[in-house]
Amino acid sequence: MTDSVDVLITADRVPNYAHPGDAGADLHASESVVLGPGERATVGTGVAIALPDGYVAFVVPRSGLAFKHGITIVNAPGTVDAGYRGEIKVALLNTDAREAHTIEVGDRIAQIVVMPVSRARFVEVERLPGSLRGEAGFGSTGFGEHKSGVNA
Ligand SMILES: O=c1ccn([C@H]2C[C@H](O)[C@@H](COP(=O)(O)OP(=O)(O)OP(=O)(O)O)O2)c(=O)[nH]1
Ligand SMILES: [Mg+2]
Repeated sequence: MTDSVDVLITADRVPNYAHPGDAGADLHASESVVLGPGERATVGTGVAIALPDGYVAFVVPRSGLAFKHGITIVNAPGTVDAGYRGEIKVALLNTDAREAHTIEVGDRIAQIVVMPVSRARFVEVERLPGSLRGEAGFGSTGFGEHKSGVNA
């Protein structure tokens, strides 16, 4: 990864990038919780950050927990605003219909991705400029193999 940015942090455990080039740094649970089938719970991480202006941190699921145990994040991706100084929390959801899942203190429950972000100036106009897609959306290109388009 070529770029880096300083993010001030207070933490029980500082999030860790597992490999060079990883986009996500793992967040650890600061409390234990049992997630029954279909249950959700808000879990602390013991982490608070001060992002520089012009940055956002997204709280996103870990693929391993999702693939192996059906654990995801209700509001994925969670948005941490640059001005937020509270503890980052993770709204975990056990999507499995049969198996409970136990989160222990220290378990890696999610990851944060820090990104630059633009603030939009919303410029009101009478009519939007035309585009090739126009108003087509919501599956307008179909669901099978897609053969038309600029890369066809
Ligand atoms: O997964 C998340 C998502 C958000 N937050 C914190 C940081 C964020 O800055 C704040 C507010 O989040 P958001 O704006 O998504 O929630 P809201 O429901 O709009 O709350 P608010 O009215 O406080 O903006 O909550 C977390 O700790 N974890
Ligand atoms: Mg908000």
